[in-house]
Amino acid sequence: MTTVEEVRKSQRGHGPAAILAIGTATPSNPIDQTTYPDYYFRITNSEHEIDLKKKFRRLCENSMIKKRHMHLTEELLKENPNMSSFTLPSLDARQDILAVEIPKLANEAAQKAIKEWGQPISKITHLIFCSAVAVEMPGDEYHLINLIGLAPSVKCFKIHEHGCFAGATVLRLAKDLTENNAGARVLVVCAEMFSIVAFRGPSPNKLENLVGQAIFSDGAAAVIVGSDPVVGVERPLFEMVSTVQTLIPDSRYAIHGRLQETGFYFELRRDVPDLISMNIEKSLKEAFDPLGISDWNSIFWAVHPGGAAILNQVEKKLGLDPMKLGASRHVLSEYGNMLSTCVLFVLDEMRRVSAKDGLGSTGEGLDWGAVIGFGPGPTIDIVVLHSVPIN
Ligand SMILES: CC(=O)CC(=O)SCCNC(=O)CCNC(=O)[C@H](O)C(C)(C)COP(=O)(O)OP(=O)(O)OC[C@H]1O[C@@H](n2cnc3c(N)ncnc32)[C@H](O)[C@@H]1OP(=O)(O)O
Repeated sequence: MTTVEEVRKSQRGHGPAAILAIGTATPSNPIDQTTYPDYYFRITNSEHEIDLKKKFRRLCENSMIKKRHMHLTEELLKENPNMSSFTLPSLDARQDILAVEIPKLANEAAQKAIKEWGQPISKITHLIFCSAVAVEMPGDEYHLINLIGLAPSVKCFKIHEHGCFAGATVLRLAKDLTENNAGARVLVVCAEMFSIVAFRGPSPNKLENLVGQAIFSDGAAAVIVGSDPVVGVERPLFEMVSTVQTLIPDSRYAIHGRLQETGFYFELRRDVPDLISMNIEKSLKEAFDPLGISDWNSIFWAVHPGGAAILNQVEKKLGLDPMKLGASRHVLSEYGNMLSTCVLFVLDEMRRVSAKDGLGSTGEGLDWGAVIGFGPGPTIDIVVLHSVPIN
């Protein structure tokens, strides 16, 4: 007679979960950060706010962002003028756009990941869809199942309103799913459209809004995750080894967002970079003590590029060599802060540069590394990675 333990054993995967492919997508409308202050104050009819514009220009200059992508265009704003205001209701218009555009962008990223993976769609057993801007039920995940042609039996999870740390959360969930379900192949898709959900004009009393308008942007990223890759058929990029999640106490409103009639509103306290950098080492020790690793320059880093000040302070606090956060800085510079999708863009950048520069592994030639997400809570979410040799 078969025992429950025998059934459980046969249900589980053997090896560690691995990222098998990565795809990314951005809207086609690029924003040049040097000309954005003029553009932003003109399209929001705020040219008279001279001091505010000066401050915004400084924020943009110090952001270390060269370019961002937004679905929002001047034409779209003319059709929906309330989106330019700080106070007028605009939620219905925003949701109408998101309901159509988020699945499209998510599908573009998913198709690229599936193409790289190279396996039949019928092998995808689970879908994790993640967005801070999802608006319907069933919604984006339902559209994605149809757009991609996934089986109706695909097991679906929706991660909503986690903010930026969700880029690590979705990897953690995919790891647990694949390691506990033999043969599982999880399609993870993150899609964010800050420009549609949270664009608004400036307000003299709300400087944190200006910070958000200077750094946030739109993008989508997808990965395929599975354990026990089929040798010679599937090519792992990174193995996922362990995970740690920590809530920083007593700072609930440091990073805070709420959906309002006027769109999504972010509060970002000035001490966010301090909070993250002061608390990150405790989480890193929890993650890396079991591996006997304490030299932070001996690992590779895929840190959420939440803002220039955050990367600078993390680098300083941990004594990191200047190039250690190179992949995160590249994503910040070329794309801005695309919330949950960012760390997946960083992994994509890292494996590409590692291959291009002839380094020995997908993790800049090093063995061990980490994806580090952070966001509301404030929460620090870490996935410990092991790189894969590049042939
Ligand atoms: C959404 C999620 O879930 C997760 C996330 O990613 S949350 C986003 C996390 N990111 C942040 O919090 C941004 C962190 N900050 C930064 O990276 C940098 O401060 C920045 C790029 C925004 C600006 O660079 P900087 O060198 O600080 O510019 P600086 O010239 O000092 O600041 C310009 C002005 O903005 C103000 N300012 C900066 N951050 C502010 C904030 N959060 N709120 C209000 N004002 C702020 C400064 O005090 C300064 O004002 P004064 O002229 O009156 O002094």
